[in-house]
Amino acid sequence: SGKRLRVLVDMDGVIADFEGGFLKKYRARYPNEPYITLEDRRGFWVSSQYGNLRSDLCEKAISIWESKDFFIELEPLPGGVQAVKEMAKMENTDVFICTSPIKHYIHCPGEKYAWIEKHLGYDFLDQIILTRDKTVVTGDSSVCSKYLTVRLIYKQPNPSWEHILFTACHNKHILPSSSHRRLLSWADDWRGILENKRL
Ligand SMILES: Cc1cn([C@H]2C=C[C@@H](COP(=O)(O)O)O2)c(=O)[nH]c1=O
Repeated sequence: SGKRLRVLVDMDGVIADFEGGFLKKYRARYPNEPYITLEDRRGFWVSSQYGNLRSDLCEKAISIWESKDFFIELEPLPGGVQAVKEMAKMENTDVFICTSPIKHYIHCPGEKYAWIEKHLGYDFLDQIILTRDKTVVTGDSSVCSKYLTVRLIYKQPNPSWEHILFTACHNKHILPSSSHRRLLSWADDWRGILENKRL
């Protein structure tokens, strides 16, 4: 047991397969254009890496996740839904899905809500936080795949939560500082990390 924990779990790249869903739909829509394999992905921003490959590919990449059904059709990442359901049932533990919507708001927010109802159930709709700046959200742990130098990107340089880097194709080569916890996948010891936090 121990103290009450609030865990913020990201969506894209943590419980929903943004990268895999993107590559599949990009190749289907632009079959003759160059693409970047998941193994070759580097850096959080897909749009930047595609733009570096060829300048017009940046907006082609963006057009994929701005399209209808992109977010709702993302496959769950292995073990993510199960882990979140289990986490939410733990005593003294609150779980929120803390995710950043894109600014093209026609499809994304609604489809993120629909995805959560579809995979986590109707009651989980109470646990959704949409924000472009996660440092404004109070929590103990934040499981997110974006390797962020918080000071540079967000308003609040010292977020309340400890960032737990969730391994994704684009960040697995980063050697974060020894103090920066990393979850290799949902098969990794996420329970141990939370219990350690509770002490
Ligand atoms: C990879 C990538 C993602 N996005 C948008 C799409 C979904 C959100 C996910 O942000 P997160 O919640 O993972 O911090 O960022 C972009 O806007 N550009 C990109 O290159």
